[in-house]
Amino acid sequence: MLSKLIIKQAIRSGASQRQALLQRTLFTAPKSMRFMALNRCFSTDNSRPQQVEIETEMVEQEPVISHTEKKEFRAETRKLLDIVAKSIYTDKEVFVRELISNCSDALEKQRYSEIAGKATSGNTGGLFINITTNEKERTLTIFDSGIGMTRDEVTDNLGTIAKSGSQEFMKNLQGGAQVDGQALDSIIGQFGVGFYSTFIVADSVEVFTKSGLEGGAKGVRWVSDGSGDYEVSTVENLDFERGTKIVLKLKPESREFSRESEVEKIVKKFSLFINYPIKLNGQLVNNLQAIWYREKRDVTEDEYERFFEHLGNTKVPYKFKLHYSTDVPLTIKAVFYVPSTHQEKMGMTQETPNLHLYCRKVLIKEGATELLPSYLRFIKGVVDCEDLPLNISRETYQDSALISKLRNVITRRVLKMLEDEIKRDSDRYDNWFETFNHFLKEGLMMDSENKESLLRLMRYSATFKEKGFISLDEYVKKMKAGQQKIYYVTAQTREGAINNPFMEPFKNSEDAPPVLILTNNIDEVCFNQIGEYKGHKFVNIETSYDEISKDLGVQQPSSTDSANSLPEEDVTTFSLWLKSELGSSVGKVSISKRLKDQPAIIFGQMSSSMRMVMQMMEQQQGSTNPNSDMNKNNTLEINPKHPIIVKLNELRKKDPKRAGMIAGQLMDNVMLSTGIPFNLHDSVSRNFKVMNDYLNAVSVKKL
Ligand SMILES: Nc1ncnc2c1ncn2[C@@H]1O[C@H](COP(=O)(O)OP(=O)(O)OP(=O)(O)O)[C@@H](O)[C@H]1O
Repeated sequence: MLSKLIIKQAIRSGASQRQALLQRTLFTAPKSMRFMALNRCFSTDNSRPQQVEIETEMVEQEPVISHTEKKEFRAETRKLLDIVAKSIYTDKEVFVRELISNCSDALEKQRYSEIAGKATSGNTGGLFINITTNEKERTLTIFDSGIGMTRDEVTDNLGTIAKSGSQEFMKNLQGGAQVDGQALDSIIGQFGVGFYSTFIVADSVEVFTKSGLEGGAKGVRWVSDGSGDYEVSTVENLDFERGTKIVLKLKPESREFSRESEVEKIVKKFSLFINYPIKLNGQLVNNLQAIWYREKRDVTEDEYERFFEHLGNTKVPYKFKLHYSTDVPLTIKAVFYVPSTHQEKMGMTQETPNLHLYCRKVLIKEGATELLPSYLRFIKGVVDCEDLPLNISRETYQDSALISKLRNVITRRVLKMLEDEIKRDSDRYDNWFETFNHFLKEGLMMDSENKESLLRLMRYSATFKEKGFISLDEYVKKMKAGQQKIYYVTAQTREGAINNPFMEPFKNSEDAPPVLILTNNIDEVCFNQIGEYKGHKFVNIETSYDEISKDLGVQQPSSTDSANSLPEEDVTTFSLWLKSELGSSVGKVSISKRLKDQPAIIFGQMSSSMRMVMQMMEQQQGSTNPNSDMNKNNTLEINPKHPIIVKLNELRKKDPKRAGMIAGQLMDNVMLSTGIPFNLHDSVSRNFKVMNDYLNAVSVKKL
């Protein structure tokens, strides 16, 4: 079974059939091949016979096979050990993880055997792991009071590369009764190679062990320098009653592993959540529990908080959490936290992913970016996947399709958690949204698969709610009978939005459609990309009258007094004159059907906020005249009943030069009130001229 798995995994990871077979042979060699195998298979001679073209008549013949012999592969043990010890793992430090995992398995087997009545607890002082470092001697010793090994087991398990006693233990259990329902879940070892990682750092490895199952069995000593053979002997007077003690004489270049601080760091990194107490030179190292392995109801709030503190390295409490477990498509046990603040808020560096991948409580990958899309990088927590298709080094996994399934499941679940929080306490959610909205908006732009749930998480200001946010569903509920579109206005502040000249028709009537107020440019970018919500198109109110007229209903002009209106016969001439005065900044002048108090509005293909975004981008790219193309197709919509327009038309006839100056100033003011970027320098000097002119006119009159 294992061999088939290895072949499949090897082929999936890009190995050729031959290489795959080679790997299979490496890891499933029969017992008799202990410490030897595969010498020939490692031959680097890939040369093939040269092809010679010979003209010959092909006659089909049955091949004649004779002298068949069945042989076992041979391997050079030293090379094999070298490969196992040095090529599988990328980091030296993983040997600590491997040894602790073995201790944990041995303790777990002992626990199981005690519950099953196959062993007694004895006088060992409980189930624990003790690590001692000795810098002077350059040694690292690791002891566990677990099940230990008999002499035969030592030869079987430590004398056979790729033989996992732990897997065998699991297999035997599967047929038998399950005790406590947990023993099967907690065994870590599966490949039968981890132990040999000790030879990456050690010149010699000495194992003392005594089985807990064979009452009174003698102790066993196993020793090897990893060069191809080992010694086994019987020992008496061991200083422990049951368990296994492994002493590593470290290589000079690996002396750092005899330093307490270094070992502590590694234990905390990989093995902090191992079930059993780990003491390092007498001090307890792992005082946190793998709460994700426990039932929700058994975990106290204090434990959740402590775990979050550990993950986030912060005292700022988290906002929401989700304790989650499922068996489909993979067995996942997870705890997710949503923090209440983030670093990006202060314009500091990007949040670093803080979601860690574990397999049976052993760390596989810190900050595993593949588990969630990057817009959810603020999520902290742990995902433990028992049946993760790990590769042999436990540093990564094999099946990318499965990982992407896992990512989809987790993403959906995290988004659902946020939705649940809205149902639980919408004000609390809104408060959180204010700080974290840009992450979700980033998601809206990137994650089309989860667009619907992201849209449900969005919050906006709206004209019908003075304070606080509304959801898009709330907007839809407030829509007027027959209203087709969702209207929005963009501005820096709510006040700015309400005073936007385009708001005029939306403010003058009770029956006018509600308007969403967007104070963040990214919102409009999102709306442009999404296009609609529940069949209602998003429309910026800075648009032509035709686009909004249906939903606005019949608008009553403020005055019907034609004496105060632009004369019918002047409309065309005035419009043409205005257009020529304003030059390239206006493409068309039209007469407004919607304005009452404002003299004019301006709109184009791009809204004011999009122009701002474009201007910023162009400036960043070094453009010296960023607005050059954006104004070409602007429409200036003038209010024919506004006194400024009426009087400007009169002035045009008497004093076209002065009228031209006022027209320029009118245009600047219209751009300013809508928030459209314009040439401030030209505008200010024109403004001074107008002021000067006005002051002259006033003083002449007075005189
Ligand atoms: N401290 C220990 N106590 C008891 N048995 C042990 C101990 N360490 C190792 N063994 C035995 O030796 C076997 C081989 O260990 P090794 O670390 O090479 O592989 P593994 O743990 O089975 O698998 P993996 O390579 O996935 O870690 C184990 O399966 C176990 O039976």
